[in-house]
Amino acid sequence: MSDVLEFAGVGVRRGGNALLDDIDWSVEEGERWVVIGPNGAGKTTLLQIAAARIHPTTGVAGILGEVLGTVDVFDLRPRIGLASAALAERIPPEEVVRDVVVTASWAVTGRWREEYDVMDTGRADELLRTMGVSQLADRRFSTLSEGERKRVQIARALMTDPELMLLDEPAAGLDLRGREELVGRLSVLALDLESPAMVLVTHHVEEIPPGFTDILMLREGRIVAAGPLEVTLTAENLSTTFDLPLVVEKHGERWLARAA
Ligand SMILES: Nc1ncnc2c1ncn2[C@@H]1O[C@H](COP(=O)(O)OP(=O)(O)OP(=O)(O)O)[C@@H](O)[C@H]1O
Repeated sequence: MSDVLEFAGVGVRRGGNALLDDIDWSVEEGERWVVIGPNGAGKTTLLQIAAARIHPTTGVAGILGEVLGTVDVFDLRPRIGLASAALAERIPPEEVVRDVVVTASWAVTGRWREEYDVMDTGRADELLRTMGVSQLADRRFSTLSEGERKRVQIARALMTDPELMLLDEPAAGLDLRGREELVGRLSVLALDLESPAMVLVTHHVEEIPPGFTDILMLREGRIVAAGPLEVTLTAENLSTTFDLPLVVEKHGERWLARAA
């Protein structure tokens, strides 16, 4: 299995409810996927499987050439960069920003961490620079604005040089300027051939960064449509996904949607 993600008939059930049902999905190297859908559609659940944080109830989830359930997830997780609100909530408020980034690698290197300290700190600083927040390296995480926190989380997710990058609603809670700056940064990452495969969860087509290639549209735990953005992100598919008549437009490299 050489795909980054290869899901076949994946389902997740909790308390008699199907959170995900019969998901067939494949993500190849170099692809950048958007996962879109309304509240409760199952997006975060899907990402949790891709992050090897939960197992499917049914079906087979292939991740980075391994089959979930037959592999030690502690070997798999360091190969995956994850930025999510749930993860951010676990960051101690007193933690200094540079450490928020660098500890992603300590989790991987474990007992070797003393030897890797200088290299790790250098890489953390470089990633903070890439995300445009190097001036915040010595600040406490709790003192950052929401937009600054999001960028630090993305730097952290990149710290281990992952083969797969998962971003759960990276623009949620940002003001217009913050959103646009983040979309710009993510676009630079998406267009960089050296970047890992990426999956970005969002509610809004306006948040799709240029350079993203494909879209998975989810509703009530099932796939409405999946494939290349240009042909899949249609008014019809988006209307079905959100159960509302919608108009979709593309302006330059950006997408817009509104009620029909
Ligand atoms: N442990 C659980 N037990 C029962 N239901 C659950 C559990 N976890 C999630 N759900 C339900 O599963 C559905 C999908 O949740 P999920 O968080 O994956 O959706 P989402 O698309 O990410 O939603 P949002 O856009 O609101 O973040 C929701 O209706 C949620 O209430």
